[in-house]
Amino acid sequence: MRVEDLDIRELLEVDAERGEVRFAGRKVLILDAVAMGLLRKQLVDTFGLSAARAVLTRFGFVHGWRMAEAMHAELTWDSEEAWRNAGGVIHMLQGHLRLAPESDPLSPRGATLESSYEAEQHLLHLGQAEAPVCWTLCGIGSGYLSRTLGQEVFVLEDRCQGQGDAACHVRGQTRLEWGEALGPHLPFFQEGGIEAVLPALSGSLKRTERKLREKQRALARLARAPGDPSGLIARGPSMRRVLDLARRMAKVESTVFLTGESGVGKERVARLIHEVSARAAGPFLALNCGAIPETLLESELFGHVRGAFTGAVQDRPGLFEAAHGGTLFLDEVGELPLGVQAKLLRALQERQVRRVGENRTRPIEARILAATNRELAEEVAAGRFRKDLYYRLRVIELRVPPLRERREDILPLARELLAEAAQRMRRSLAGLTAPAADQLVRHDWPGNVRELANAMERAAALAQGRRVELEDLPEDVRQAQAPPPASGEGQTLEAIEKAAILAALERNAGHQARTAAQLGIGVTTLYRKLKQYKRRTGRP
Ligand SMILES: Nc1ncnc2c1ncn2[C@@H]1O[C@H](COP(=O)(O)OP(=O)(O)OP(=O)(O)O)[C@@H](O)[C@H]1O
Repeated sequence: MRVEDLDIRELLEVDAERGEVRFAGRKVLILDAVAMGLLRKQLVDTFGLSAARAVLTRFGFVHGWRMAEAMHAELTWDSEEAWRNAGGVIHMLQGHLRLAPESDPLSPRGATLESSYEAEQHLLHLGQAEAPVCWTLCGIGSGYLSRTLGQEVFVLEDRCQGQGDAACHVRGQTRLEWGEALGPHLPFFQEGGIEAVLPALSGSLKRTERKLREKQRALARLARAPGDPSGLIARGPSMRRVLDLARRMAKVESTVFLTGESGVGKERVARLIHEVSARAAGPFLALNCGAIPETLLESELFGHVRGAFTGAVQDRPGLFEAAHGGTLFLDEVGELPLGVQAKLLRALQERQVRRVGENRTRPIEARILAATNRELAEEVAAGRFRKDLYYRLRVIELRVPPLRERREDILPLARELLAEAAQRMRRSLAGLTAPAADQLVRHDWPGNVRELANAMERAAALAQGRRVELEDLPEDVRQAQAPPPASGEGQTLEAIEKAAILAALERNAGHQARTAAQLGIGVTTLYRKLKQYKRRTGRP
């Protein structure tokens, strides 16, 4: 048999009685081209372009391979070459494509496809693509040629009607012949390619998208306001020190414990540590320990095996495992119930976890960062937090100061947050009026940067002119009184220190540990100083 002798009427059998159609002796289906195009669209919409490409390439490969076998079993060929060349013709006969004369994918000139059902359907359902889309056809060609040549052949497309080219063009070569150019395409062909491609691609896509968003924000910030390259605003020395320490901590692998009031930016600092660390390419996973019901917490952190509890229908890794190669950020760690605290301590000490319902342990390859906005020392004293875990966590502690302790950051942050809010609302605002700016600095911001962000969002919505006025600020911000002067003319240094300590003590409702931490001095120093004042005046 020669290729020219192929006749579709001899290859195609329709057995109306049995409701069967056969092509070269194999049972086949005749499917509507538009319905196939819709299937493709569903795949793309549900799983994304990469996963759809992997599915369709493998599907095509199997089809091409089986067709080559059928052609070999059914017909006697003059030569191996004739059997091989028949591939293009039968796929033309099946309606997949129209090959230009003299086209041979294995030749250096490759094969030109004057029409491709696949490119046509892609254009119809998904519009013009940015890269070649004849995924099934490449799979078919690769399957057919691999079977006939007895070695792996990869057909790749470099021009495609689906991306606006006049014709599609493909070439088939072995792995060795393609060399490095095959690398990006290989996962779409490989066995298990879908499973391999899906998690890897969607994971890295998510990471890239997040990084891109953050970079865009950081760039916008840099263009507008003097800040840190991380996009975190740190005008004053205390926050600059925090960022400097965070960068240094990024270089080591130890657990870092971030403390500070709610909304001060602990999670942002944790992200910074991850992003400047050697783990930056890995995932950053965050869990708010206070937001997950106790029953689910253990499985969320450590994973579970099928049947471990009702609803555990399949094995599932926990966040410790999922953060492999990256960072796991445990926010509100003070909210963890005691039972989970014990397991967390074991995980941190032994660097391994045990999934719920499983006996064997698995190593942890994630860096752990934890945060709390509670006074954990008090929780320990009250027996609600394990002392050993507390000590284990606070080996490296980083305290993010509240906004009222770094008033220099208030205005740069406010301007930035206002600009972001205005951009979201598509409003053009030039900034703050002087009275509004003064009032922002007066307020104590108990909700910290988050509260400031909300106030700026509200102001961006309310502002009638180009600048935010005093009346655009929330009531409690407008009511704020000027803070007591930190220094007074003619006062001694000791008097200024005393005033600052007593003011801080009052702000913290007499809580000495918190006051000492805020002032950056030890609790013993604070006791000593308070005792001195008492001795001298008879009252604190
Ligand atoms: N220095 C900063 N520069 C710019 N934005 C900041 C800064 N600090 C915090 N933010 C913003 O303030 C908000 C609160 O920050 P974040 O969630 O990191 O605080 P947190 O201390 O982790 O809060 P919580 O304890 O409630 O979890 C976020 O929107 C964050 O982007």
